[in-house]
Amino acid sequence: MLFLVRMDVNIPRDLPEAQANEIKAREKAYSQDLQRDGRWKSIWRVVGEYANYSIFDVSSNDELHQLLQGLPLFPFMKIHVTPLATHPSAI
Ligand SMILES: O=C(O)C[C@H]1C=CC(=O)O1
Repeated sequence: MLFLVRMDVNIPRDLPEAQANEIKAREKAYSQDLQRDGRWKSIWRVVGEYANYSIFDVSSNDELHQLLQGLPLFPFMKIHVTPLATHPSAI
């Protein structure tokens, strides 16, 4: 099952920089592990925003929810999920 996911990140200004950097490093490793195993198919930066559009390929809504909830930046994200179906004109 394919999902388009938009993640908007908003790290509080008063979070110490070292703590923010540690969370971002864990986020990067978590994201790259999922990219390597094929479930996080692609990630794109939204120009000019601390946000991304990503494509996930997972077997259920529950699996996607588990993956998203495990993001180290999850507490600082607004996430919007769009389930994707095959377009009849796709070749
Ligand atoms: O930078 C972001 O868009 C947030 C997050 C998603 C993957 C990752 O490494 O960081």
